[in-house]
Amino acid sequence: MDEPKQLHIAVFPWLAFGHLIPNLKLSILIAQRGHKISFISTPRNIQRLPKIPPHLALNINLVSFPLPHVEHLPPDAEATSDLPTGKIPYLKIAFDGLENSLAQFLQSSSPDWIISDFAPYWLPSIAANLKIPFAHFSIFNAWSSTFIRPGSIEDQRIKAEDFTVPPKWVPFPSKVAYRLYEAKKFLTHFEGNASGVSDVQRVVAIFENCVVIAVRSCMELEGDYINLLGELYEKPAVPVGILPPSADEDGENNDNEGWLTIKEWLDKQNKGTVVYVAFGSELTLTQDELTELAMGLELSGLPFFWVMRKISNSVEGVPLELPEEFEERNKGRGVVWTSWAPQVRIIGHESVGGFLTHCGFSSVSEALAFGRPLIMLPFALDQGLVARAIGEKGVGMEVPREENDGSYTRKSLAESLRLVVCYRH
Ligand SMILES: O=c1ccn([C@@H]2O[C@H](COP(=O)(O)OP(=O)(O)O[C@H]3O[C@H](CO)[C@@H](O)[C@H](O)[C@H]3O)[C@@H](O)[C@H]2O)c(=O)[nH]1
Repeated sequence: MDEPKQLHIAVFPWLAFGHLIPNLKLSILIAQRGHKISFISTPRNIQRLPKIPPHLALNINLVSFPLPHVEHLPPDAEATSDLPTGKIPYLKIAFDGLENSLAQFLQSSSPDWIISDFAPYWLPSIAANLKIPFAHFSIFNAWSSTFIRPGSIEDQRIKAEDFTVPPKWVPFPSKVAYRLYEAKKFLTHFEGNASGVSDVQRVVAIFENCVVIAVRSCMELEGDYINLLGELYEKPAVPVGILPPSADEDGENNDNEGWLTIKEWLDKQNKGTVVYVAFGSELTLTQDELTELAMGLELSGLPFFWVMRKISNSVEGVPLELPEEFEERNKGRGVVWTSWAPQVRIIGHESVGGFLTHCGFSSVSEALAFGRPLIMLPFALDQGLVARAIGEKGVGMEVPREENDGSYTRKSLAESLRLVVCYRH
């Protein structure tokens, strides 16, 4: 039999580690099959990526495009994790400024395929001009992608209430839906932002114009929704697997020193007792949310490891405060970690008994890969839907929230944590 042709594939992820890491993982899997990858990002992001296995280094070419200068964007900000949430639209402006660099690269290197993320709404016309087919790698699950109906962005009649029931535009096979306070937030992604193009416009442009949708998911988890996604956009929707991480693939350069300090603390805790708390790479809390979270952890009486990103611990530049003497009171029992954490290695440690998560899909899949139960506190984007769908599967429970504004209390948080972590003992 003939050897299959070696393909050259350009992979172009959005500038967020929740996207860069799974795109690199997919690139590694494709390279393992003998194909050649050009993985395109910015200089600082490339430096912070997990290491590529040495035997694949020749097959994966890391291509750096410096971001153009954009007003309001700090010069070293190249990923959403470098910014408070309110500044992310400026990162999108800088990202859109890569259009010419990407077009030139594609023209000169003529890849056989492009794998693109949701953000470059301008890519379809470049790909069409150069006659290069492009696939969309959706790191969002199919539950949430089927919620965005093609054409819904032009529909002025769309209301938050429409998202609180399973969508009417597809035969949605479950009761998974947003709560009203989540739906109101979700609708803001239909509105414009400083980048001039809403997130939904970006997603839909990519879904509508790609040749194939590759979903980071599997049929066992959401087969009906993956099929629905294909029907909705009238093209193949292919699950490529959840792409569970291995413990040495946690991004930001595998900071070993940090890990050794963390491991020393985790090693001292009893098996299955620690609550790992982390809300992904881009979420910003309000002061009330932060206070109730801190006090809930304290009230639970459980050991905790809390990744509290300093950068997002501020709303529009106003720093948030931990409750007075919180760290002193919880010394020894809890750790507040303010830099990038080696999440996958932490979740994999046997002392972790539960993961308090915002339900970013990477965090959820990492927890599932290590069999850690989830205590779910979704905030934005797809997170409410992920929480509901995971709740249906019975591997996590949601922290109860006020129905009208979505607020939560220290008491409800502490009770949920104890219910999940202590139930296992
Ligand atoms: O200190 C940190 C912080 C994050 N991570 C990693 O960064 C990723 C974070 O991804 P995710 O859990 O999905 O959260 P977000 O960064 O919030 O991801 C965005 O993208 C997700 C799709 O993956 C959506 O589900 C979320 O709603 C959206 O906020 C995970 O791999 C984490 O392991 C670390 O390793 N260390």
